[in-house]
Amino acid sequence: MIVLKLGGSVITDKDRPETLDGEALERAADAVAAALDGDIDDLVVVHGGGSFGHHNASEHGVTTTEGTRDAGAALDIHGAMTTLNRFVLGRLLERGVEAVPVHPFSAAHRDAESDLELPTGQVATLLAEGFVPVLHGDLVAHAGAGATVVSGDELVAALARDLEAERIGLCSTVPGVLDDEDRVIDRISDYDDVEAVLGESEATDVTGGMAAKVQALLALEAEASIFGLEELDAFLAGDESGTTIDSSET
Ligand SMILES: Nc1ncnc2c1ncn2[C@@H]1O[C@H](COP(=O)(O)OP(=O)(O)OP(=O)(O)O)[C@@H](O)[C@H]1O
Ligand SMILES: C=C(C)CCOP(=O)(O)O
Repeated sequence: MIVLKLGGSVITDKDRPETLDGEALERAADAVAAALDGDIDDLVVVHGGGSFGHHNASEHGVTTTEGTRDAGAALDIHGAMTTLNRFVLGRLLERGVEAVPVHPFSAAHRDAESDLELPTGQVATLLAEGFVPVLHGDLVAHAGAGATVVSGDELVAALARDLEAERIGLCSTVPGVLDDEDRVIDRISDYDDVEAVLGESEATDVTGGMAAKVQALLALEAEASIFGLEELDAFLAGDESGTTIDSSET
């Protein structure tokens, strides 16, 4: 089973509110459809927000830790994400992919310790029945805080852990994690080794950019890869792509 995140920064124009990067989304959908026509059977897709969730969340002052109890704000943020989800589903369906939505706001929550609880029974059943579940960064109920943002990266980690994913890929707008001379770092096994070069996203982003991504992936037992759109086909074909995050080496 593969868990693939399509970064919001890839499939949208992150600098212009609620604007798709249509070409990039089509290219990603082509790669997913081709992989499913080939050797891959079980694929869970997660997508991020890019210009569809981060702007709304930022306007309402909502992050992964700062919540809201305003239903209007919640619907604004969740609505932006479901709008993007419809676009992603549409592009996949056009290519014959049996893609269906799973909206985390209706399924997941954070407990009083802020730990994410994501039920995965419906995802596992959808996979077994031949569907491609498509989740997305969203809002989730958060005990003691109202509703907070859950990033696609957190969802990837939770899904990979629960469903024992064999491969985990994060397709982002960069070709991998870059060092201080903008070269792709091949392998990361210790956060301290790379902390100095990890930053926030350059665009409006309420979920922590590359630093949060690397942290979420290092917490997993399985290896994960961060790579650019050019390498999506190669990743889906089983090649090592971009930066490999592997905590088992420590
Ligand atoms: N060392 C680094 N290497 C690569 N990118 C970095 C680094 N430090 C910070 N970044 C930033 O992280 C961004 C990628 O994180 P971002 O959260 O925007 O990606 P995404 O997951 O594709 O998008 P989204 O969060 O909208 O789903 C890059 O575009 C870059 O601006
Ligand atoms: C901003 C919202 C609602 C979701 C963010 O998900 P991400 O782009 O994966 O960090």
